[in-house]
Amino acid sequence: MIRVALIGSTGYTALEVARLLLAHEEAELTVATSRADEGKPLSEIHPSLAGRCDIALQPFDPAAIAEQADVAMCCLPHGASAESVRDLATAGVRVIDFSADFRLSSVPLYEQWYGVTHPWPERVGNVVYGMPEFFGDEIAKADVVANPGCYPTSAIMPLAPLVRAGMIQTDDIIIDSKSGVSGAGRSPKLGTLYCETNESISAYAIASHRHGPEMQDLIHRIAGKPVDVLFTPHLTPMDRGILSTMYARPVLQDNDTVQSVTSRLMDELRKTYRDQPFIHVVDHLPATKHVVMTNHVQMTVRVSGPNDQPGRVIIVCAIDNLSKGASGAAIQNMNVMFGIDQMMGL
Ligand SMILES: NC(=O)C1=CN([C@@H]2O[C@H](COP(=O)(O)OP(=O)(O)OC[C@H]3O[C@@H](n4cnc5c(N)ncnc54)[C@H](OP(=O)(O)O)[C@@H]3O)[C@@H](O)[C@H]2O)C=CC1
Ligand SMILES: CC(=O)N[C@@H](CCC(=O)OP(=O)(O)O)C(=O)O
Repeated sequence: MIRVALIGSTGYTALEVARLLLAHEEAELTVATSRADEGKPLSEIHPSLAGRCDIALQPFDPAAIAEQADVAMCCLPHGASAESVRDLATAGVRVIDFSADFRLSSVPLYEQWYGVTHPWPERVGNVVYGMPEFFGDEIAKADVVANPGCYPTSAIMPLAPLVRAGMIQTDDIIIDSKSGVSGAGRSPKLGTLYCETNESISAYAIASHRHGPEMQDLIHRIAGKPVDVLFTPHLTPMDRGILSTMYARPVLQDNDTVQSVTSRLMDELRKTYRDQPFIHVVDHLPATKHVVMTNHVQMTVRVSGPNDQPGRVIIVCAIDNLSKGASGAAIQNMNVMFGIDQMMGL
């Protein structure tokens, strides 16, 4: 059995990892840490685990964790995570970091967007991005994996293959995303109170969300071309799920029609993800209801155009923020790191 430590186990992503591990045939939870709730059973913090996962919460002690676990899932906020990741990796534990602390390719880019000095700068740009669909071989060998951001997953998966194939223009990509409230985590905040979110949808962080640079950075790395994206996130009154609607201009060929562009882009996505069990290029319009509580991604393409003259490409992609956007992806990464079926437990 793969022994798993959960760091920051009182949050939402940690609960989702614990829930998924209950059904995993080759991995088990052996350690759960908390700063504030040391000594309590994990099931007291997450009552849905009662009678199924009652291990006692421990303080964060990398040397002790190294004795008890093969891999640590670090479910801490960005800024706070990097130091724990460094200490765990130094103690010999393989780490999957849920935060953004090792996702970007350079220290200046990280410090510009996260506003803190990185405690392990030599590893920034030197940690594999945990998207097995593109980086599986590196993940299999990695000591540290940077689990992808939730919004970036929904944007990178459809956009990167189309940019790589030269099928959409790179300078005018608009990403409009809606997230369930669990995306903001379990720590109480004014903006996620029931009366602030119920029966309401709101945009936030216009032209300034830290996931914009993550999307640009990763599409560049995967596609080999720089892109310019304009990203707007919205908070929606659902527990979980992300729907991203993306707009781009197609690179046209002679005599293109709406139908020919649509088919070419759908075929490219289908070819890219032919052997990827979690990624589905579908004919219908994806909805969060089609993917929540699963690690699956659904995407499709439409093309606008009066009189059959192709206008904008419109891409719709749905994921579960807590699953393929966080904990499901982490289990998939763990499976790849330990050489077992990537779908196990998912
Ligand atoms: N929610 C989502 O959909 C997604 C989240 N992520 C990322 O995953 C990570 C965890 O997210 P999520 O579970 O939602 O967050 P939560 O706020 O639900 O939980 C985070 C946990 O981290 C611990 N913690 C909080 N602050 C600190 C600190 N300063 N130092 C050490 N520990 C701290 C707390 O545990 P305690 O107080 O018990 O120590 C807390 O329970 C974050 O980096 C987030 O950005 C990524 C993708 C999607
Ligand atoms: C709805 C909501 O607030 N979502 C969070 C993003 C989710 C998240 O946890 O960010 P990472 O994927 O980078 O870890 C936000 O906008 O900051």
